Amino acid sequence: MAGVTGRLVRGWCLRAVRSSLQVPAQLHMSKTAMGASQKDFESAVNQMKLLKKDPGNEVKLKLYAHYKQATEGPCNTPKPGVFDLINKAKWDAWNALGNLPKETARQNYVDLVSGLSSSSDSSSQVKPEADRKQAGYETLVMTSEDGITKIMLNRPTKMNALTTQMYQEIMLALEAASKDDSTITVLTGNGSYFSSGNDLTNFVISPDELEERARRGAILLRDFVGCFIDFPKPLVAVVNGPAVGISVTILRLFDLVYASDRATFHTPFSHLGQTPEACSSYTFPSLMGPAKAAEMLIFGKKLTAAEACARGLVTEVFPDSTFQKEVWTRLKAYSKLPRNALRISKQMIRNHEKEKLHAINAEESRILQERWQSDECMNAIMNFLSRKAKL
Ligand SMILES: CCCC/C=C/CC(=O)SCCNC(=O)CCNC(=O)[C@H](O)C(C)(C)COP(=O)(O)OP(=O)(O)OC[C@H]1O[C@@H](n2cnc3c(N)ncnc32)[C@H](O)[C@@H]1OP(=O)(O)O
Repeated sequence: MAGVTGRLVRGWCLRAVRSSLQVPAQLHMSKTAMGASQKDFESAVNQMKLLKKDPGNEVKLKLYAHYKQATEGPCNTPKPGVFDLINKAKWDAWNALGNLPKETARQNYVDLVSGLSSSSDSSSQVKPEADRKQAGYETLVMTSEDGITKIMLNRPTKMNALTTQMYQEIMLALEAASKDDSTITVLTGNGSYFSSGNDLTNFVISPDELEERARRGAILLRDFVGCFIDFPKPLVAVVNGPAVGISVTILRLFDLVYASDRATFHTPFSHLGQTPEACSSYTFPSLMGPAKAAEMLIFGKKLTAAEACARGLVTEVFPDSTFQKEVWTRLKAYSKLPRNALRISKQMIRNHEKEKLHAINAEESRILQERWQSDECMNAIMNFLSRKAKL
């Protein structure tokens, strides 16, 4: 079962890349003065079709981008819509190559494929356990087993603070999980924290970049939260330790939230000159009442796991010493339930609110775009970075 799940997860993007890597019939067989010849390039394209092991999303995006650049030149097609995640990631990768010359792109493509072929030649010794891990994520560990796809935030030395790359990888991981044959998807953290929220070094930029970075940050935030609003299968948060900021507000978009009794829940938005996100300006008051929501979202009160459970944000709290064992036993049992029934029931519960949540998400992102450019926010970030402030 685990093997089938793994193959399907890997098949998702590999198919997409392969179909975009068909060799056009009109390719000429000319040799360039420097770098890879057209023939080398074509044979690399053919080699890709025979590749047995999924090289991972990041490499596939690089291959796609260099193939397009080598055959069509700089990206000049319209940018896909924000919810067309796969095509948008592909477009972004191609567009990022700017005016890279076709010859260089061709050479890079050949080099990439040759690196992959040599590593796949030696892959026959890979242990089955490692085989369950999905390649291609730098900031996450993604595994699929026993009907459960697990996405684990993997920056333990930075308390799993969320970088731009991490938001993007989580979106790709959710997209893959939504299409694989697992029953349940889980998000958890590696190390002592679930997540310390947005990585505050995302804000380390020069003043002339601020407006553009705030604009891009708002789009990223809207897309990221949108993936959770639309996620079609039961989604479970396994909150292994403290959670801060967006890693708290996003929890209301999960179907189950299991927390260790070591976890705390903290949204210090005002301290950072910021405002609520992930639809929490609507979901928290409706969940716990406006007064309790204000305590968290306006005044930054930190809750224990038991308090978060009493307010309905957490489904159940477990002693830290038995947390992993109890939670995974429970989830493995749930993952054996009929998959389609779970999925349809989830959608019945969530569909009523979807449109409203997307509108709130867009508005919260717009307001944050302004906040990120404020002196209040900049001063708070500088204080954190110069360690004058700790939460
Ligand atoms: C585009 C979408 C935007 C969405 C917006 C979301 C809003 C939010 O999420 S607001 C919340 C932002 N998070 C914070 O304000 C937390 C800041 N971190 C802390 O206050 C503390 O680090 C901590 C209380 C989480 C942990 O303190 P502790 O003493 O145990 O450990 P540290 O030594 O501070 O941390 C270890 C290491 O990790 C770095 N780090 C931790 N959290 C963050 C973070 N959020 N951003 C950047 N870096 C973080 C910390 O700097 C340390 O790094 P060094 O070892 O290199 O010093």
